[in-house]
Amino acid sequence: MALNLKTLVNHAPLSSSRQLFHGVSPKPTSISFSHSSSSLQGFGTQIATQRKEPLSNQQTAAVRHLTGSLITNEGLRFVVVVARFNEIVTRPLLEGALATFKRYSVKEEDVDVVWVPGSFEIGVVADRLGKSRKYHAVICIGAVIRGDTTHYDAVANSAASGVLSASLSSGVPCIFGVLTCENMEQAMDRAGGKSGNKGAEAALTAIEMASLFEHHLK
Ligand SMILES: Nc1c(NC[C@H](O)[C@H](O)[C@H](O)CO)[nH]c(=O)[nH]c1=O
Ligand SMILES: CC(=O)[C@@H](O)COP(=O)(O)O
Repeated sequence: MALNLKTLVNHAPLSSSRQLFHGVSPKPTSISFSHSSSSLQGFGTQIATQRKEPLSNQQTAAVRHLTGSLITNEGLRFVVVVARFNEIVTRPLLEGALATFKRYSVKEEDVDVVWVPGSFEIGVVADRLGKSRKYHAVICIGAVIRGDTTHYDAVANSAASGVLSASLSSGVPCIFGVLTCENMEQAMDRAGGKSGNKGAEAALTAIEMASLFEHHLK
């Protein structure tokens, strides 16, 4: 089975060390991949390429690799939606996120915080904030901790689907920083304890995604 994959091929001769290529081929080159079913899992596909456009001998084909930057975040704006439920957990998560923004030179005036009652309410607020076009990424912070009933499953699943839906609906990256834990110990471990701070991790993801969208996907 041959897969047809359209990709932009950079024709400028580039040093092999560079991962980011500026400028793109004026003409996308169609590359056909052929692979055996046994190689579906890995990247070890046998690739046979038929290029539609012959490359001049001064040009070098190179696949572009696009990634967001953690340091070129000038002017990027962020909003944190944080649930008040289990605030003993969500507040250190929020503090971890804010500390990360500061560490990566995101200005305080470029970060807003919106409090909601619980994780179930995060999705609708994230969607509204994304659609406001005021922010380059929305960080969603909550802590859903299992109790005696199945309510946990409803809240946890709703929070996750709500954040994903907000991303897809608004087109603005909404980062899932909602803990879903069996008990309080697990939650505290992830809010600055032995397992790190998931709020800080969510902020890093937000910076990278905001940069990727702003600098490469517009
Ligand atoms: N049990 C947890 C909740 N429950 C509240 C819901 O999020 C929601 O606010 C309520 O159902 C009204 O719509 N929220 C959490 O964030 N964490 C929990 O453990
Ligand atoms: C995640 C929840 O909603 C949970 O904390 C509620 O506790 P319970 O299931 O005992 O009502």
